[in-house]
Amino acid sequence: MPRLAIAPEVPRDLDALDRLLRRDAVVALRRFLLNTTSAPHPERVRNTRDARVATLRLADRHRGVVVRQRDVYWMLAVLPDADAWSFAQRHRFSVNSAIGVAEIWDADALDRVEPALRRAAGNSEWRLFAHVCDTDLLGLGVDADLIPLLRLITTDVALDALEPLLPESQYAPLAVLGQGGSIADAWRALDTRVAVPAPSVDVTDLVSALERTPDRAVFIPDPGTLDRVLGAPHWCTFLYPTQHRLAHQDLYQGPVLVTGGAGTGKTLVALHRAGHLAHAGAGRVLFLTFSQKVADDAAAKLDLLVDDAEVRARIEVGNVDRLAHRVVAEAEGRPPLLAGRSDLATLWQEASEIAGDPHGPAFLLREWEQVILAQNLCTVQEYLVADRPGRSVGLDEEQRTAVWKAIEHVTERLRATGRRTLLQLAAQASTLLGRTTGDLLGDDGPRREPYRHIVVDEAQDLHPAQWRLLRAAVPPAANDLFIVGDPHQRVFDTRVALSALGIKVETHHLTISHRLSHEILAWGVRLRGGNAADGLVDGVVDLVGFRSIHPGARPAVREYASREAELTGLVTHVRAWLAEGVPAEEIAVGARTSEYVRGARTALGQAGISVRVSTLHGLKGLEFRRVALIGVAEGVVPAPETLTPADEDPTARAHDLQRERGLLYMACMRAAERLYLSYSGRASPFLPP
Ligand SMILES: Nc1ncnc2c1ncn2[C@@H]1O[C@H](COP(=O)(O)OP(=O)(O)OP(=O)(O)O)[C@@H](O)[C@H]1O
Repeated sequence: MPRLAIAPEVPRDLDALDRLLRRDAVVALRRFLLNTTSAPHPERVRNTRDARVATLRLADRHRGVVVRQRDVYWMLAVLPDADAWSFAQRHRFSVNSAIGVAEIWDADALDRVEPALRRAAGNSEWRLFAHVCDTDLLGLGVDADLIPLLRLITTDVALDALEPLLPESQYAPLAVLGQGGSIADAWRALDTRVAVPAPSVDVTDLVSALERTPDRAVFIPDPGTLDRVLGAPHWCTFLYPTQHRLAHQDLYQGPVLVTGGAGTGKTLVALHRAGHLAHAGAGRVLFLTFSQKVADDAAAKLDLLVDDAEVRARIEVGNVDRLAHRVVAEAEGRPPLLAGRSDLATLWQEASEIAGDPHGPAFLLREWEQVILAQNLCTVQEYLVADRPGRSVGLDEEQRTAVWKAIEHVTERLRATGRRTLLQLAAQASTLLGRTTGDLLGDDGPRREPYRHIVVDEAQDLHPAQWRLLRAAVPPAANDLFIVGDPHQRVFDTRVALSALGIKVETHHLTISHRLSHEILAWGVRLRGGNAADGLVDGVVDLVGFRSIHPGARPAVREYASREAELTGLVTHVRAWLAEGVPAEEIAVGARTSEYVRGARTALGQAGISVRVSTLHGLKGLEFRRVALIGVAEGVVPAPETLTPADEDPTARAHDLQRERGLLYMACMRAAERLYLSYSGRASPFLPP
């Protein structure tokens, strides 16, 4: 029985065919898998560079190009006859001797480039790789046939020009060496191409290499899998090597944290991890994300990713507030009541009157959330001796006692009315679980931790009380917590290192954005200021190495004379996008204030345009082809009412500004293809010049 593996181009090639041709090609592939008498058979192609290459006739004047080893056929493309033959003749295939992945070479193009490199080198004595000997190059898996060509290269520009012609596992270490990096640096770059580590490499064994190259080959055991792979989006089947390795590693000894910039695939890795754990079947998996909207999105993606209903049923998707709510409701036998926004505002106002100057409502709320709830301080004695990280205004004993009393007023009033805030609920839920939990994995009877694995997306915004809840909801054991997040996109005031909460993580980092174009990414990094960000990790995460691999249009920033003109400009832009054929659900409009949001909704509604319009916060965790942000003006972004006065607490103000900047950055980073920003009056001080 032949075995089929397909490259990511095959579903795309099939989708590009007309309907009947595609249908015939898929039928032929099914026959091939089932080895029926009418199945297409491999036909040799004359003058190939690789004797293993053949074609399969799949439909009228269309063929699949395959590389055959033993019973395995690796299909690379489905093309019209002439193109398929030419593809078969141009390419050769190898196994990387260092990391054992399969490589595809456009050998024809490399042959053609050689004279140009020779000419460019001219009489120059200088060679880019003069400092690296052949043995080191071979040790890094560089193909022996490539080395003579490399010896002609004089500049990194010439090396860059070769990039599209080289397998990534070849180019990655060479790019590092070309920039003067060490052999160790080159190894690190090569390591990003490893999805499945190879204990030893047999360069003649292409089949094993394909099993280690999941971004280039997926094995199709039966027609059912064929239909699923052909119908699913690319990310369901073909993770990039680092993404694959992180998601599919069988055993992590304890919690894992994956950080990475916007669009590096953290959510996809987290989804695949949840699927992997559910397949392993050791117990229930909770996939947690930020809001219900994002959770619904994640649930829909999991439905696509995990086709076995029994396995899918092991994964619950939700957000941390819902979890807290449920735990408390179960314990108390009825749903807890939540404190309303305006009640809270009144209570904090009353509290500030009790505390007296200079401790206004915002100061007290911060003190409660960031010091008292963050450290789970339950008595004034604990508070009197507690550290107050991130709070630059010192409080002596007398002031702390007054602040405690004022805050107690709020908590007492809430208690008296039977109401709680979401953070209180999280704190209470973790206490409830903590009381009843033990070792789920032990033999001594069932325990109360509701889950065996928790996967957390958008982790940068979780509060310590919520982390404590998560820690209590899963037993400390291998594969317990898998956490992904980006501290640069934090939009709330939670800057806690996981280690400070007793969650010791093994950390990994993703650097390549698959969503953003070069232009949007580079502009966004300038907006963010390129500074390192704290939170989640010990120390800081920086943006070094954060890069995109596809070009696009520069973000457009437009100034208008008035708000009305700005809204007219918005309508014109969105209408033009729709006219270009961008589906309405791929367009989002965002603004910092609900007033701007209402204005945009009305203006677009009157123009008969229905696209998503939300606050900047509402865009968190989502992705769109086109994003328009309006009201990016001074006095609006940053929102003045959210900033602590500098004379009250300069550190808190700096944090507020950073949070507001992070919010605008996060919103900009939702745009895969086009980003448009507008303002009237003066531009937001965050916009790069
Ligand atoms: N393996 C992949 N195959 C196809 N597309 C991918 C892959 N990895 C990432 N992408 C693209 O990049 C986008 C971003 O992925 P994802 O949402 O997982 O990133 P993220 O790191 O969670 O982003 P953010 O932090 O900005 O929310 C995906 O929607 C997809 O378009």
